[in-house]
Amino acid sequence: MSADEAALKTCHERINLSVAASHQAENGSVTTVSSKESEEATYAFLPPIESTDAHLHEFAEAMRTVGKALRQVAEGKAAAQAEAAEWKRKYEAEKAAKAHTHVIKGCSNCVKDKLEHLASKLTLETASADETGCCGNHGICSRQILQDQCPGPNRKSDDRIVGRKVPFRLSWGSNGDKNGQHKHDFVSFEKGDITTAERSNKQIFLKWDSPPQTVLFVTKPNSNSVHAFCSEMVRWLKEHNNINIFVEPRVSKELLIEDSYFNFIQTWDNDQEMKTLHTKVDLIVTLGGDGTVLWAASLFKGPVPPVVAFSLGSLGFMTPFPSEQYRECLGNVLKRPFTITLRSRLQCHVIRDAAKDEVETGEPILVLNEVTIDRGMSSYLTYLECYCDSSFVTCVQGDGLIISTTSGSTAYSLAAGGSMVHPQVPGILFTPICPHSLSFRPLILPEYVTLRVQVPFNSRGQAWASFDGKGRIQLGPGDALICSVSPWPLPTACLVDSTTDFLRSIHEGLHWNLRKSQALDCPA
Ligand SMILES: NC(=O)c1ccc[n+]([C@@H]2O[C@H](COP(=O)([O-])OP(=O)(O)OC[C@H]3O[C@@H](n4cnc5c(N)ncnc54)[C@H](O)[C@@H]3O)[C@@H](O)[C@H]2O)c1
Ligand SMILES: Nc1ncnc2c1ncn2[C@@H]1O[C@H](COP(=O)(O)OP(=O)(O)OP(=O)(O)O)[C@@H](O)[C@H]1O
Repeated sequence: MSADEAALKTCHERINLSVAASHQAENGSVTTVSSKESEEATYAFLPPIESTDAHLHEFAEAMRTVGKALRQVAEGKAAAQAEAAEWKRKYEAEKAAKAHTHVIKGCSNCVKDKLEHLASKLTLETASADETGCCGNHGICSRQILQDQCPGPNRKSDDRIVGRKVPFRLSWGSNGDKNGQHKHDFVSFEKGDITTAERSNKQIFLKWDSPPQTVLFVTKPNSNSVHAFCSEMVRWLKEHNNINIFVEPRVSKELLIEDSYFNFIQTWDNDQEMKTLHTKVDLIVTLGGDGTVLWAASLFKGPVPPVVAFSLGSLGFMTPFPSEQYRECLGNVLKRPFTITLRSRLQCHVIRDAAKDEVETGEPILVLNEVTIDRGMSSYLTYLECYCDSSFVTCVQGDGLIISTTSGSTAYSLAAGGSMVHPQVPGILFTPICPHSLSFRPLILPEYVTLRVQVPFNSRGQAWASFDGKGRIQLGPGDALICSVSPWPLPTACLVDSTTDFLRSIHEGLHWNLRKSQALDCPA
C-alpha cells in the first residue's frame, strides 16, 4: 500500500466515524455536540493531507462540505425539537389553566402581588390569570368567588385554584302553554354567567313583503267630522292606491246613502263572517279617540291586523296619527317599514260558582285597557279574594279592583292611583279602587301570571265586572273571574316609536309633571 493509499484509507475510516456520530444526532439521542464532534473529526483529519495530489485535495474539500451539511442538519433538528417541547409545555399549561380558570373577575381590594403570584402559578399568562378573583376578605365583591381556594392571608404560597363551577341551564317554565308564547330564549348561559342576551322589548318594525291590499275602517259613530274624514280617506285610498275597503255594516249603509260611488265597499253580515276578518284585512284604520281603538280591538277575538289610529277625539293616548296629515301618514305606512307597539290584551273568563272548581268554558272576553270588578249599584263594600297563580294575594275591601294592561295604565287604573307603565313593559297592573285600608298600594305583576278574583260566600253584596268600560256582568258569591295575558296583542303603528309616542301622550294628554320653571334669582 502506497503512502497515499494509506492516507486515503485513514481518511475513509475517520469519515465513517463522523457520519456515524451525525446519524446518532439525527436519531434524537445526541445533541449538537455530537454533530460538532463529527465536523471536528472531519477537520481533524484534514490538516495532515498536504498532498499535492489534486485528487486528494478535491476529496478533502468534499468532506469539509459534507461535515458542514451534517452539522446544519443536526442543529436544525435540535432547534425544532426544542420548539416542539416549548409548544407542548404551553399546551399543557393552557389546559391546566383552563381547568382552573373559574375564578371570576374580582375584588379590586385584593393585594396585587398576591394576584400576580397566583397568576405566575398558571404557567400561561392568559386573560383569565389577570382576572383572578378575590380573597373574600374585603367585604362584598362585585362578583361571587367560585374557586375553592384563593390567595388569602392564611394560604400557603403554593396554593392552587381548585374546584369548578357546576354547569347549569336556564329554561322557561311553560305552564302548560301550548302556543309557545313564552318560550323565546331571552336568557342565555355563557361561562356560567346569567345574562339577558336579548332584550325582551325591543322596538319592533313592520315591513310588508308585498303592498297591502285591504284596509278596514273603524270609525266613531255619530260624528259628522269623523264621517267626512272617513269618506275622503276611502276615496283617496281607492283612487291612489287601489285598496280594497272594509267598513262596519253601519258605516257601509251611511256611505252608500251618501253616494253610490262607494259600491266597491265591503262589509260583513254576521258574526261568523266577522270572525274571519283578520284573514282578509291587512291593516285597520281607526278614526276617533281611544274608545274607537278599544272598539276596534274588541271586534277581534283572536289575531288582530296592525292598527293605524288617527286622532279625532279629545285625548288620544293610543291615537298618535294626526288626521289632517292622513295622506302622508297612510302613504308611509302602506309603502315603508314602520314601528309598532305590541299592546298586550287580557283574556277574561267568568266562572259561575267557582267554589266547585268548574273549568273555564266559553270564549274569553278580551280587553285592551282593563277589567274592573266594582260594587256597581250596591252601597256595600266589595269583598274580593284575589289569587295570583296559586298564591293568595289579598282581600280587596273597597269600591273594587282594576286589573289592567300596561296600555290601560293611563286610563282608569291611573285615576285609581296606579302607576303609568310604558305599553311594551310585560306586566299586569293590580290597582284597588278606593280601598278601605291605609296600606293597600297598587301592584304590578309579571305578565305570565293568572289572576283569580273570587266573590266569597260571606260577601255582603254582589260585584260587577266590566270590560274596557263596557259589558257589565254580575258576579254573585262563589263566582270568580280568571284573567291572564292573551296570546293576541293589538299591534298599533307608531308615529315615531313606542317610547316617543308614549311620552308624547302623557305630556300632551295629561300635562304630566308640567310646572313653571323656578326663577334664577333666589335667596342667598
Ligand atoms: N275614573 C276614570 O278615569 C274612568 C272611569 C271609567 C272608565 N274609564 C276608562 O274609560 C275607558 C273606556 O273608554 P271609552 O273611550 O270607551 O269611554 P269614554 O268615552 O267614557 O272615555 C273615557 C276616557 O278614557 C280615555 N281613555 C280610554 N282609554 C285610555 C287609555 N288607554 N289611556 C288613556 N286614556 C284612555 C278616553 O280617551 C276617554 O277620554 C275604560 O277602559 C276605562 O279605562 C276611566
Ligand atoms: N265603531 C264604533 N262602534 C260603536 N261604538 C264606538 C265605535 N267607536 C267608538 N265607539 C264608542 O264611542 C265612544 C267614544 O269614542 P271615542 O273615545 O273614540 O271618542 P271620544 O270620546 O270623542 O274620544 P275622547 O275620549 O278622546 O274624547 C266610546 O265609548 C267607544 O266605545
